Amino acid sequence: MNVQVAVNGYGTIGKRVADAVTLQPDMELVGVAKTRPNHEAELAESKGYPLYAAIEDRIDLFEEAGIELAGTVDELVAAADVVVDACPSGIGAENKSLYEDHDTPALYQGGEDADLVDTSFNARGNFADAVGADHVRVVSCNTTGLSRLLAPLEAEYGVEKARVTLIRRGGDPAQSGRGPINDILPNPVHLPSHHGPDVNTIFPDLDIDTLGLKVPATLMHTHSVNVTLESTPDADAVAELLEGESRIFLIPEGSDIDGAGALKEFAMDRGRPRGDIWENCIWRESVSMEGSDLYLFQAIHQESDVVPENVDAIRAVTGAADAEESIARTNETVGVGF
Ligand SMILES: NC(=O)C1=CN([C@@H]2O[C@H](COP(=O)(O)OP(=O)(O)OC[C@H]3O[C@@H](n4cnc5c(N)ncnc54)[C@H](O)[C@@H]3O)[C@@H](O)[C@H]2O)C=CC1
Ligand SMILES: O=C(OP(=O)(O)O)[C@H](O)COP(=O)(O)O
Repeated sequence: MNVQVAVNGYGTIGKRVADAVTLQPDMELVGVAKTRPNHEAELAESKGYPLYAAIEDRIDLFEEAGIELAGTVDELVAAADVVVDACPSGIGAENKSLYEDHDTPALYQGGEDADLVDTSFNARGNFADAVGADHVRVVSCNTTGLSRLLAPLEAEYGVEKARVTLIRRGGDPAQSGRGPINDILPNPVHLPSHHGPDVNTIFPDLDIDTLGLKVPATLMHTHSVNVTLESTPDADAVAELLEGESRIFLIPEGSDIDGAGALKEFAMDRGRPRGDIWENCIWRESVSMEGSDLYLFQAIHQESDVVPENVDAIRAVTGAADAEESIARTNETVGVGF
């Protein structure tokens, strides 16, 4: 029988993961849980996703809005083999006991603390660590992007030290209340930002320092990367290695893609749902070697790069496939790769 998947928290990440689950030949979406009957609840209903009330006291609100409910989140979890918790940061931790009560394995997102779970997860980095685990955290968009990049570099050349400055979007496009709106904020102002330690939840021995900023942009994050390698390949060899990674897109020279705006346009022109870009986007022209130092710029679509990772994490916890099989199946069904 196909794996029965529930999604608790149907927002930016949850709605994308739900759609990706419906594309999997070995999974079924049991339903999604929402706290209130907003436009996203209507979307779930129009897609035919059974909708469950995340908060029992609010059932009446759905009835008043004319949105039919299939039950409560408790019933949703009871019917699922795996829950993907895509609630706002911190709520996943509050939900943990619900999943434990039902003995249902759960995936959490990057906003939760690493110590909430048995293991953090990145498909390219440490798929095997999550096999059979009960509580797994799919690392944040930024850490996902860094892990995908560092995994092949470490395997092929060895990483002596990575130094990354993360220029982070202030909020997602629909988050009108976030900022900054006219500033460039060191955020966090202290070193390291949480991203380096987060990468170490995937690669415990990797030496990495990270600095973060927030800027008035909503489309994507941008990473300025310097990795001191343990060998001295030339830039073409590194580019070729990265080109061979299924979740890395090397932006070709001469494509006129100069930033996140053009990348989003590119994705929309190619019919990507919601203009999503599941891949790390690395400017080929930026891939440079100075001795053993690699430099490059990559852009990360925060709303979507973790989506294929969640699908793979479902297969890891259920033992349904190994990393290679799962990544290939997810890529093919979702459409990863330009
Ligand atoms: N948006 C992003 O760029 C990324 C977010 N993440 C992480 O994913 C998680 C979710 O973030 P987003 O999808 O952006 O948040 P979001 O706010 O867009 O969506 C969260 C959804 O959960 C719902 N919700 C709130 N309380 C709930 C409850 N008790 N039960 C069920 N649903 C509840 C909200 O109404 C909303 O629909 C966070 O941990 C975040 O750090 C990870 C990567 C990127
Ligand atoms: O986890 C993210 O970024 P982060 O890795 O910089 O914390 C996502 O972009 C969500 O960030 P947010 O918690 O600032 O919305």
